[in-house]
Amino acid sequence: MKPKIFIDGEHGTTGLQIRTRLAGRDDLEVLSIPEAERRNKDMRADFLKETDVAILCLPDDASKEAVSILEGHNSTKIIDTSTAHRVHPDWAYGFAELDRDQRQKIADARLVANPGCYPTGAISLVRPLRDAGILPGDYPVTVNAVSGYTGGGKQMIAQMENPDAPDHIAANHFLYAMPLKHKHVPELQVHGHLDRKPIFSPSVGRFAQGMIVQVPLFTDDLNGNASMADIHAALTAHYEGQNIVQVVPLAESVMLPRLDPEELRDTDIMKLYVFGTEGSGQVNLVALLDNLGKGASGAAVQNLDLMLGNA
Ligand SMILES: NC(=O)C1=CN([C@@H]2O[C@H](COP(=O)(O)OP(=O)(O)OC[C@H]3O[C@@H](n4cnc5c(N)ncnc54)[C@H](OP(=O)(O)O)[C@@H]3O)[C@@H](O)[C@H]2O)C=CC1
Ligand SMILES: CC(=O)N[C@@H](CCC(=O)OP(=O)(O)O)C(=O)O
Repeated sequence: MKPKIFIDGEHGTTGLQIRTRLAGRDDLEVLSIPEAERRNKDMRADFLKETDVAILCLPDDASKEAVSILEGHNSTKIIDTSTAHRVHPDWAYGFAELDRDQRQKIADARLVANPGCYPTGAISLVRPLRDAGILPGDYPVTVNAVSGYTGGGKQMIAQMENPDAPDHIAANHFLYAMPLKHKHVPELQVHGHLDRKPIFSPSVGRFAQGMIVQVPLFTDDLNGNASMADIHAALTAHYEGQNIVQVVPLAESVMLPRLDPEELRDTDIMKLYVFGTEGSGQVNLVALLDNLGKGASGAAVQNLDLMLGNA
């Protein structure tokens, strides 16, 4: 029998993209709730209990509600794309490339928390350097980022695209989360293995999908005064043997006049760059991804395949 998949929130931004990715799959049976019934709790409960894997593409509160509906119903595995369970000890963190063991942890888990889009980029840069002993635990990490506006879901898409919306946003690029209390900070700190709370400053640009996440570092403050080449080598070693996270060769990144956040639009890969000038004492680590690809829906499908034993 084919495993049954139910995407709770399938008519939203992340859910739709997961549905598209699963559309051509004949090894799965995708259960679908009519759009008009998407908030019908009884109908959702029936689907949630009937399915083998539920992928929650809902706001945090609705995700928690779905999890409570499934309490004691252990035959349904859950992938939650919301922020609700990303630092919860009972949930496996759904970033398969986090370390050597994470892929297996996801494969064995019933409860998997899909990472946030920004943390996917930032953690992919800092965690290998923590594990390699290059980045001290108490380093004051800062993360600066720009996202495509689909990152804000249906509401932000309407604000950016519809000039008649009462809360229309006319800006081409804007900063937000200025109080430095963004919901991704705990996840960044816990899974980045950082002793200090990182400073996280996100922004949004007038493009639908794509993301640049930057982590600048002073190399004099790293263990052993690690060079650009050392940092690049540590990242390359960490991501060896898989093809979703790609570390761009130094010789290639040094030639780039600019970086386009939309470059990986509609793909599920992520590219990592080490920018700077060897010997200058500074590097800028950069992750490039599609916020809806490796940043959300692509990662959810990757986790689904691991949980079904397909990968
Ligand atoms: N967009 C992105 O790039 C990323 C999103 N995520 C996470 O994914 C989750 C979904 O986000 P996104 O797809 O962007 O959001 P959207 O607002 O685009 O979609 C959310 C969907 O959930 C539905 N919904 C809301 N409340 C309920 C409820 N109580 N019961 C049932 N359905 C409900 C909405 O219905 P309605 O149309 O009626 O509002 C909508 O269809 C969020 O937790 C977000 O943080 C994670 C990484 C990246
Ligand atoms: C542009 C934008 O608004 N981005 C969202 C983050 C993306 C998202 O909602 O997802 P997760 O928290 O589940 O990763 C935000 O900053 O809240």
